[in-house]
Amino acid sequence: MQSPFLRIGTRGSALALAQAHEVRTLLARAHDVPETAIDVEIIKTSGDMIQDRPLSEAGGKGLFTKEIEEALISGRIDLAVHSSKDMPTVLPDGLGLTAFLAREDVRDAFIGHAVKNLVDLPQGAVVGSASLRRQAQIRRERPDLSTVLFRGNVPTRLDKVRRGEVAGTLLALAGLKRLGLAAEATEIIGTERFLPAVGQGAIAIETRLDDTRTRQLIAPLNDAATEIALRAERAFLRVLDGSCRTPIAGLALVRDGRLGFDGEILRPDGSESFKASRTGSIAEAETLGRDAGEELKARAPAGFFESR
Ligand SMILES: NCc1[nH]cc(CCC(=O)O)c1CC(=O)O
Repeated sequence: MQSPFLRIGTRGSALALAQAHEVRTLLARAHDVPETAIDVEIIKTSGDMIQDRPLSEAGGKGLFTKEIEEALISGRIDLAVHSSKDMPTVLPDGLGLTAFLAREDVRDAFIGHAVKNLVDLPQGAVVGSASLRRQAQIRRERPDLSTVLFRGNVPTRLDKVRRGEVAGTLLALAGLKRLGLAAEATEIIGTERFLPAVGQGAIAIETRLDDTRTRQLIAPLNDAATEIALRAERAFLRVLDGSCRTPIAGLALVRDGRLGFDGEILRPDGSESFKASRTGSIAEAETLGRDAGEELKARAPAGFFESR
């Protein structure tokens, strides 16, 4: 056996580590090697260091992946484990998302300080969120609420709610589950109310495209339905990506061999939103997502993608 058998690169947050360790466990099991034969290397990214402003202003999604992708390209690691949600739609030359683990729950959860449900918050209450999408969806439902920028990792955000620094926050249920913190959720919000971010709940494995050995070792971890859904969602996002200040949501579901996709764009203050839906065969996944994106681009009023 090659030593180490594989080298995984990951960010160092509790959530990122939980995901990397899950991948390590699955790989060890699939290939009957001890977990200790698979290295987990923590790589600090620019996104981890910028805490004082929204990432959309600091340069967007790539901030969580740049240094990890450099380690992949240089050959220091064999695979990178990411939250699909944090992945840019265009990857550096020579890299690709080789596998997606079976998706966790895609829904958002509300974590309230004094009330359990978003609708029960008092008039004018302050909700913390770092996500433009969630801020817009919150304000669509409750225009009276205000939202504040909320960065930091999941446990830090939960602490802020516990101390009452904000009346509540929204987090991905998937992340809470992976951290063993699902019991912190006081309300689970249906996707018809809060359509999730593209990729939410799905762990992606990135490799060098020419690294046949690693790609073959990773292959058994891939979940076909998740991969197809992600293909549609990422094609949708790619069409709209130029506008990184626009709140965007998208979710594809595979059922009985067919794919259903919903995509949504919102004004940051939630005052206006547009939704597009498609259903079709799984072979058309990318086309369905791209089509929905083109439809929204065409339907959005002039200036929509520049509104703040
Ligand atoms: N942007 C941070 C991030 N990236 C992935 C998740 C959650 C896990 C997932 O969606 O897979 C989170 C935290 C959150 O949104 O609550």
